[in-house]
Amino acid sequence: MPAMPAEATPMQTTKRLLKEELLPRWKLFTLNVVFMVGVSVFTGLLAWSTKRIVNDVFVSENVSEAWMVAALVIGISVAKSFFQYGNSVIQTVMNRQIAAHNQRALFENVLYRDVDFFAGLHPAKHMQRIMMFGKSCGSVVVSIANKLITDVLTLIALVIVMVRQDATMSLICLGLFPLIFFMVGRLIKSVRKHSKHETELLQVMASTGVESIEGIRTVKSYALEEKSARRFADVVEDLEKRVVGIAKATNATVPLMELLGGVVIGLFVMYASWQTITNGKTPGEFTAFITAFLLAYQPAERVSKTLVDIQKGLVHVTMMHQMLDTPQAATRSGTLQLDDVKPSIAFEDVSFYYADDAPALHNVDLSIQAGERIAIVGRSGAGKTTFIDLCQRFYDPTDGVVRLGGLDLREVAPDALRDGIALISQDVFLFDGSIHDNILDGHPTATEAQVLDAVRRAALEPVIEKLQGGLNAAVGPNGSNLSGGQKQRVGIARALVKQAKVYIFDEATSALDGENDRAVMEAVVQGAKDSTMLFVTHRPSTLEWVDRVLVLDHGRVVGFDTHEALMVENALYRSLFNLEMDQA
Ligand SMILES: Nc1ncnc2c1ncn2[C@@H]1O[C@H](COP(=O)(O)OP(=O)(O)OP(=O)(O)O)[C@@H](O)[C@H]1O
Repeated sequence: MPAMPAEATPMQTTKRLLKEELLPRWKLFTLNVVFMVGVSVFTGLLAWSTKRIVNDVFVSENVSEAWMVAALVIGISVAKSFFQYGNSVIQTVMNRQIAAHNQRALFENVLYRDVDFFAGLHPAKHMQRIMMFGKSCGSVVVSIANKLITDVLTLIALVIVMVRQDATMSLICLGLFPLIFFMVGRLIKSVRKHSKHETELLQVMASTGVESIEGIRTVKSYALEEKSARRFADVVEDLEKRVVGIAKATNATVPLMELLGGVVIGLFVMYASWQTITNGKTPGEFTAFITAFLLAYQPAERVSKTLVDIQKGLVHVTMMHQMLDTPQAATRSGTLQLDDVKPSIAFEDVSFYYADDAPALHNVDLSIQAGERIAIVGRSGAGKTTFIDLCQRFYDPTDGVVRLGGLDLREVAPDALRDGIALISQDVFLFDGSIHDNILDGHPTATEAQVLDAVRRAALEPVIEKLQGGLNAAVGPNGSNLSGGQKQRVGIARALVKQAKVYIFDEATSALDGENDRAVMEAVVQGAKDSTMLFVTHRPSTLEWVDRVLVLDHGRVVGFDTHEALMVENALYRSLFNLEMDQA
């Protein structure tokens, strides 16, 4: 698997995020700036207007002026609401756009990964990451480019009002800011630590839950409900601790700001009474100051909370960038097409290691002619799946070369390879849709006649006749409306309509009864005469349809001949075969 790039610092992640997400949306951002400036200017004006209310209306006891001042205050409030509304809408639009864009990018990134990327990680974990990382991306950008700027601009406007009313008191208030930033800095560190764990736990929670639901039949038949519930409860409990840890840190900003507010108001009352008595300041000036301070209080509180939230989101964004930067699958290289190639397969001294210890395939050297039907047999763990995975270039060999039609698979264009090879595995996966849609997935431009031919050859006709809706009957999520054998036949039809050069059947008829198995095998083998076919099988009945049998043992080829020859000369083959005969 390609190595993950090193983790970026929060500052590097922020810079990259703004460059990649904000810059391309500069028009939306510019409009956003207009609304942000509007919000802050009118909030400042609202604070300033209280000076006029007190001095021009109450102190002067001027009733006619009251109308003017009231109209002014209403006007300012309406304008402020308008800009606030626009600002909120843009926040949501930007947030969703960025989240959706990154969720799409991440999903695509995951789809194109090599198969080994998926080993050991539950699908629910992948989905959890995709949704969470994309969402965090949107909220971090909005927090920085909208929430933070709006609140800082509003604070500046209100500080201007404060300074204009009383510069000394304003300086005292501002002097308390370094203290807040120091304390917020400490909280940020704690949030970062908890966030990492929270992300991992959310993934574990999703996979633990989905695993039990997916395996509900096993859970019930082995009475594993209690064990499953306990495993889930453990993760939930652990998660709760982390969430509480984050909440403690995030919400610690609230009492911090409350304390600050209380201190300032207390100081201010003493200072204001002294100033009014000794220096003759007007009550209006003090009202404007205290209103500006109280109005500044909310955005200041939000700024500190937003700073902490940004850190939490940045943990996800950093992980997302790492994921996006991990080099794509090595198996995505190659440019050669397969159009005029005859599908012979050659393994030239191929070895393959999953890990450093024992090889899963050991010096495999053989060739299969175009159009040959080959069975691949061997004990469990012999290397059969690895062999067919290498044929499809799910992995590159550790040593040696795999060739299709004489071409090194590493030089063949990935799309040509996918078009040229059809895999029909034991666990057929069907998408939620009709049988017809699922068959068309094999060859989206197939004609109706080609679809019907595939249906006939896969012995699907009797199934379709019984289903309401026929070919258009819904298969349900992953074919849940069909039986195992019916699913396998839809899978076979989907592969047959593809008209591939190479067909790989991996226990593909295991769920079919003897009669249907025979019908399908006959139609499959006798159609597509030019295609090469590989059958991974434990079923002796498959052997009658093939030209040669490849016998693998501990990753080595221990026999590659006709069934008759192997029966005579190969003890392992005989034992496998006889064993199967006994079981059949
Ligand atoms: N993803 C993997 N990571 C590490 N080792 C693996 C992996 N897949 C298979 N192996 C190992 O490689 C060897 C060959 O496995 P492979 O799946 O090819 O055998 P198989 O013949 O298909 O077995 P079965 O008939 O049981 O499906 C085994 O020892 C197996 O444990």
